[in-house]
Amino acid sequence: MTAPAVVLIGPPGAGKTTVGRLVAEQLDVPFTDTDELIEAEQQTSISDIFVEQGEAHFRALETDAVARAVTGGGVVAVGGGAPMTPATAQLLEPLPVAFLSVAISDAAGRIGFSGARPLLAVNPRATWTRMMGDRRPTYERLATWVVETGGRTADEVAADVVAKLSQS
Ligand SMILES: Nc1ncnc2c1ncn2[C@@H]1O[C@H](COP(=O)(O)OP(=O)(O)O)[C@@H](O)[C@H]1O
Ligand SMILES: O=C(O)C1=C[C@@H](OP(=O)(O)O)[C@@H](O)[C@H](O)C1
Ligand SMILES: [Mg+2]
Repeated sequence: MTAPAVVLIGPPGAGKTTVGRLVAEQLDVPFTDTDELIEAEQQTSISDIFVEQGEAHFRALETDAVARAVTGGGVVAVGGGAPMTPATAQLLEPLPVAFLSVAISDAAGRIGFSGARPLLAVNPRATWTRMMGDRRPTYERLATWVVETGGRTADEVAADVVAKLSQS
């Protein structure tokens, strides 16, 4: 097992998938997004897994995907809800973790709350805000670094993550 360079956590729209890919490119290490891993392995979309098999099944797949992804030594982006599953949080606790922080105004502008994120399909702004309230303490507890993403491009956020890693 090789520890990951960094694991990115944070709410939907924080930029985990986008920034994670950029950080991995800069470090020249592999990138794994656990949602992409699940979709590739299950041969279906996250939305369809939620609809057809339910969130509990998705969370079990996610815990398994995170467990495998963090052994690969590269950069790992997880889904926004991953740290809320206790077994997944336990996997993340000893690892270098960057919490990408974002306000609702920026997140809404970035993701437009389309159907790709099933938990945000109904009343997205209120749901996002409630989710963030529930999740923020867990994100902060697991974070080695908190990286503010508001008003910054994904490239700027990625450069900040790389700088934080190089200083540690
Ligand atoms: N810092 C940023 N500024 C503007 N747009 C961004 C930024 N980071 C990501 N995005 C865009 O926001 C959308 C959601 O990003 P994504 O990486 O999927 O977020 P997450 O994985 O955290 O839900 C994408 O269209 C992406 O290009
Ligand atoms: O917040 C959540 O619970 C989820 C976030 C999504 O990932 P992103 O945070 O990358 O959008 C995806 O894992 C799934 O739709 C559930
Ligand atoms: Mg993502």
